[in-house]
Amino acid sequence: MSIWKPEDHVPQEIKDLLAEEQPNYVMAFLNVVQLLKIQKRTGWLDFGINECESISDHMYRMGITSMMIKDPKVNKDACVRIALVHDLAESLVGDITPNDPVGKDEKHRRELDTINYLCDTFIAKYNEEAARQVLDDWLAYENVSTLEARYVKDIDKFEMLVQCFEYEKKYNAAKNLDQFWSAMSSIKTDEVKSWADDLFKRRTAFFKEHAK
Ligand SMILES: Nc1nc2c(ncn2[C@H]2C[C@H](O)[C@@H](COP(=O)(O)O)O2)c(=O)[nH]1
Ligand SMILES: [Mn+2]
Repeated sequence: MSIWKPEDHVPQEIKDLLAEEQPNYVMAFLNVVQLLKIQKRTGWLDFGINECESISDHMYRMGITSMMIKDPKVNKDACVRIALVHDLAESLVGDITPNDPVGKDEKHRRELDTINYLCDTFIAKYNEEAARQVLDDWLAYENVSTLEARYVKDIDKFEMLVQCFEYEKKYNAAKNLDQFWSAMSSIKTDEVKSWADDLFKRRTAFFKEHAK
């Protein structure tokens, strides 16, 4: 079986743009980013929530959430940047859930190859500094190597749980999305934990109400 490669998953239309005499790398890269706008989040599709958010919807709200952080030790602008690039590789890799047979190591390999490919083939061709910044921010998230990355990791889970509760309310408690709530234990920072604890209390009250 051939090894998964990012270049094999670039739409032909975008490949054609790159093959032009004077490619418009900004436009070609935005055509790649569009794939995040049109790909829905797999976790919700797995539960029959077909009119669900896209990958970029998720990253956008994480960026907004990052702006809310109160902790004065945190560089919020860096958090916003990390939020906006952390799932960028999913444009070509797709949105792989923790239950997917692909597995953690292969998912990481595909995403690392893809972020390097996107930075080298698109971003750096127009702005090398921007490519360096995107890669640095993506690697910080992947390795949780900074306080800002720690916060964005937490916000990734918190934003998903806010969305989960929104769907549970939308479907009037008819969808059992319990398995997503195991993500509560992955939230480590006190500030995001306080947001998540309140959210969970509200969710618990909602289901108690609906059990009557
Ligand atoms: N079925 C489940 N899917 C889950 C769970 N936790 C996360 N997910 C989904 C959410 C996304 O679609 C995808 C990965 O999200 P990232 O933001 O981490 O790329 O996996 C779960 O418990 N069950
Ligand atoms: Mn994410």
